[in-house]
Amino acid sequence: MSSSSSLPVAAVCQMTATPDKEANFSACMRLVEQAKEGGACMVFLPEGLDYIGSNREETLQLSESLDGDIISRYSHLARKLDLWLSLGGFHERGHDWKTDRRIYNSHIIINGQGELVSVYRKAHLFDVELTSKAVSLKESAFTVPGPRLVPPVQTPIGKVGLGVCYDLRFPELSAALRRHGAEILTYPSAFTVATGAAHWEVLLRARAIETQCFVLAAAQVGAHHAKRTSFGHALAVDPWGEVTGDCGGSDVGLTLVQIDLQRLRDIRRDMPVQQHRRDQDFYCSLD
Ligand SMILES: O=C(O)CNC(=O)[C@H](CS)NC(=O)CCC(=O)C(=O)O
Repeated sequence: MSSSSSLPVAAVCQMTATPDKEANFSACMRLVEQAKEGGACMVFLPEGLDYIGSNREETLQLSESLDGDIISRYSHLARKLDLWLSLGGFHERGHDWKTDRRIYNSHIIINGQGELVSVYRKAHLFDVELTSKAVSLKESAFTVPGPRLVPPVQTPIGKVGLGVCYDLRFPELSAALRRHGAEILTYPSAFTVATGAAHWEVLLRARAIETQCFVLAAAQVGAHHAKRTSFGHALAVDPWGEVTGDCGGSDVGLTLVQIDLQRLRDIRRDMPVQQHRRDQDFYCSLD
């Protein structure tokens, strides 16, 4: 008999947030309860789990601070179910949001006691205009870019490195998190349908292969409001680059994945990419 039954299980979720915060919270609560029933000890919810606003003003008005109602509800939920939560993209009000008219896109980790243990604010903002694909978003119009990376967090499934959505496209970030000890990389997302179809799986698998980390990417799926639809395919990838869970392109739901850190160590031992990496100066000096 294998020892797989004792491995920790993570739940990677997929949902369709709307501007209705209550409905979104209920949907997430159901997913978290379902994850608990499936044996998960950590649950990953996507970017925009609190809501996806239909315009800038609504997005600003619906935002909350970290000590507001929504985070407090998630903290109670985590404690009640003794589960860790990754809240992958919370619209966070800072002190001067009213004058600045910008908020943070924050990835929050809550532990099984309901304590907020880490906050990473999305560093790369999605200001992209793909006219031919009808994609036009300017995240910087209502979002302040985060100032720094945060150290990977020790959790029951391993050391979790934090990113958000578009950050996925910047391998410098995943390399830095790996250098700081990450075993699991997370990219909670709300990818557009066009860019998702073209790039999502390739990017997630590439980050997993390069860093030899598990990659867990919760996702938004379907229509949020009249102007916005997301690609879905919440994905789990192992450190060899294999897709081990996929929530598909249409339904709300979750995928349960076992996190086998011994497999990760074996992969890193057999192909020691990290030891072969040159120091950072090397990649800066061309002559
Ligand atoms: O705005 C909110 O409320 C939630 N945030 C988002 O949906 C963000 C910023 S607009 N979306 C992305 O980063 C998509 C990235 C993407 O699709 C790609 O890299 O191809």
